[in-house]
Amino acid sequence: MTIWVGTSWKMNKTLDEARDYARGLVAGLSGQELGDVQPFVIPPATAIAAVAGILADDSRVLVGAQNAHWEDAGAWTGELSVPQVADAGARLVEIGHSERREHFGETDRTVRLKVAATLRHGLTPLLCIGEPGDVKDRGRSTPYILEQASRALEGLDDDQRARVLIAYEPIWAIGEHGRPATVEELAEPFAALGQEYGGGVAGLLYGGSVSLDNATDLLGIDHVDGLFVGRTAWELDGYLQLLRRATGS
Ligand SMILES: O=C(CO)COP(=O)(O)O
Repeated sequence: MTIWVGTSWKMNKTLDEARDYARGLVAGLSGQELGDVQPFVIPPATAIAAVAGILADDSRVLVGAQNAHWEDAGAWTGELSVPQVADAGARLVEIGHSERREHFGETDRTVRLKVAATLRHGLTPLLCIGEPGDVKDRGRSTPYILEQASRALEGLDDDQRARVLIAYEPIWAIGEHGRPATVEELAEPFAALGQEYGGGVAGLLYGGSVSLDNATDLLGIDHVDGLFVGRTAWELDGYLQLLRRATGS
């Protein structure tokens, strides 16, 4: 079974920094046995092509985009389409991250359209779901995320679903003000996701304050097929160390 370990750089890194990271990653992985671990890197759009060009030297690392529009082309100022990010070298498209839902008007409807567009063009959607802290406080995390996932995947057939990655990223666990979810807190949501989607999608990932301290424990949770990482992997050494944790090397 594939273990996905990837990072989104969010709105970080110049082209030079992105190239340095990508070159370092190729060098750092050279000769390293990855086993079932599938690395992926999601740079800002400005760096997708450069990073994909460098990582082509290690074809084991997938490159993604942090967002893409649902239409293929047209009058959508400031947006990028799935064919455009694919043209730049992206093979994954991250969709519905909570930062996009909160700040950029991403809704269940636009998320669903983007998942469908990504599949239509043969790329892998990385669908992000996650509940705010007040929903967790009311004990409603699991129904909330199941509803989000079901709305995003509405209308897909089994073959299409099988190509989707789902990342559960509780909003209260993400970023510098977030607190990492504990293994105990994640057991129930992942049991529910596993029951609903386990085996039916490409993988179920956890994201939110993943660190070198908690990565191994998080990967040990039932139905967790991988980790989606921000800050800990923005420095290359952190990402390489996470990959080593995942491969057990
Ligand atoms: O949002 C995330 C990945 O998409 C997680 O970010 P952090 O790992 O920095 O909490």
